[in-house]
Amino acid sequence: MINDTSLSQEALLGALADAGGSIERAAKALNSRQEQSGSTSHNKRKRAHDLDGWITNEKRPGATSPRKLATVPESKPDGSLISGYTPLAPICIDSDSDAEQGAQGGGPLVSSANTDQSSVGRTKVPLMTVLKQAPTSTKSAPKLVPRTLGTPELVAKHTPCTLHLSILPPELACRLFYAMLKEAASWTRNKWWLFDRLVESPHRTSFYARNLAEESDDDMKEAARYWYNGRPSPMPNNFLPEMEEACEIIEKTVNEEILKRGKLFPAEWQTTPDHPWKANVAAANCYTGSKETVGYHSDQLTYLGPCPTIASLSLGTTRVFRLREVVPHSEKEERNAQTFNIPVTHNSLTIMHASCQERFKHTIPPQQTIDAFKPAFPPPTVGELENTASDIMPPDISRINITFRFYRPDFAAKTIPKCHCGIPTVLRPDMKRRESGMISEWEQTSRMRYFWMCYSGAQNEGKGCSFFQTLDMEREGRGCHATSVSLSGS
Ligand SMILES: O=C(O)CCC(=O)C(=O)O
Ligand SMILES: [Fe+2]
Repeated sequence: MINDTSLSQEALLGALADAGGSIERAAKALNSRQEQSGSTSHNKRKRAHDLDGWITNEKRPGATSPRKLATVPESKPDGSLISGYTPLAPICIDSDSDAEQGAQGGGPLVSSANTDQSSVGRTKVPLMTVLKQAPTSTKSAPKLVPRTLGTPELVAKHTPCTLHLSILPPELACRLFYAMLKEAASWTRNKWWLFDRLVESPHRTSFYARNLAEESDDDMKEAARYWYNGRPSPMPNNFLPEMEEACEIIEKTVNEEILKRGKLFPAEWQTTPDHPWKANVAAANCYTGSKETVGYHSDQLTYLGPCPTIASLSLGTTRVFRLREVVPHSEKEERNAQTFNIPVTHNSLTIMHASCQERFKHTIPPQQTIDAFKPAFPPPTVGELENTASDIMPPDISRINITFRFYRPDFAAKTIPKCHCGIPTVLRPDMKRRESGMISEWEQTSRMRYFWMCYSGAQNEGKGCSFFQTLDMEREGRGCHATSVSLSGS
């Protein structure tokens, strides 16, 4: 395995990208760079060993069997990550799309399609080790104390988000809360493979599509099947009437906020008053009590495309929505990541604007305590909230979250590359190696690289493949002005 972390993700991912995904070419380039750099023979031997470990089937120390089902804690209350944890959040929810995919130096061992057989016996590659989403920075510069952003002004000043309090009419907010709580009785806890363990998300979740029956083709249904970690899920539900009502109000605010931003990123969907942002899917989460959580992640970009805008509605008890920037490698010695805590109250909307998924990770951390939520309106009709639902998820200590999202027509399911495992790949930003220095944040994000990668490892007993391809918007015919894209899909 890679012992020398100075060579790890940044160099390896870069070399792999430069080598067009060929592991052998990347390895050769790294080795020869190392030789030219005149390092000591000790270091050379060590690097050679590290690299060798990277491209050979080395058993990870500490791997256990048999496979276990585990519910994992995702972050400590102070905001630091628990090392070794790999939360996968929805949609992206992923990453592992959402996810902080595991501890340093670990990952599913995967077959290498490009393996040069002269590299004797090098038939397996712990590729996810180096291609996993980069973990949040933890070292070097002094740690910063988490900062609470208690007002919309502070949120807008310090993060790529905006916070909108009392977004819905109070009666609708309560009605939607009760309707979703009732639904949540049938939501499930997602599961994925973390190395050799099957882990379970510590909250309930489900996926909804808007006007499902009206979709002219099956593309949205297909995309919706893979909304979570590249794992085929049951068919999504249609938006409830209450969700539709709320969504129409939320869309108005989202569009106003996007237009206020001014210059959009080149690869993001070019929203205009004539072609507004329109949610076509929603992921819903339910957290009961203070210990149900979602771990640090950024949302999976596969169907959202680069720099998405995501509108996240909070209903019920107040929880903390925590954001932390992923500091680029090139800056990690100068500064550490700042953690921001945003209390998200009942009926508040957090809009994660373009670049949030590329530059920050977010989490709902566990809390010591939570406030009891006292709804201003009772359930609409007697018996509306069936006993089972209120038993499992008491309304006073539950939080419902709905993230309204726009699946882009130019990232439709039929256009997503499939990996060697035959399942849709996941689109990941190169968060840690984004350019920095004298260029503006806008330029940093605009120059960001993205990769299509195998994601079956998280769902296929830890086995994935080495598929790796750089996103090339032009060559792949993506972008809202691409001729193949129908704007009516927006
Ligand atoms: O519950 C929340 O506010 C966050 C949910 C989330 O991150 C997601 O659905 O991707
Ligand atoms: Fe998320």
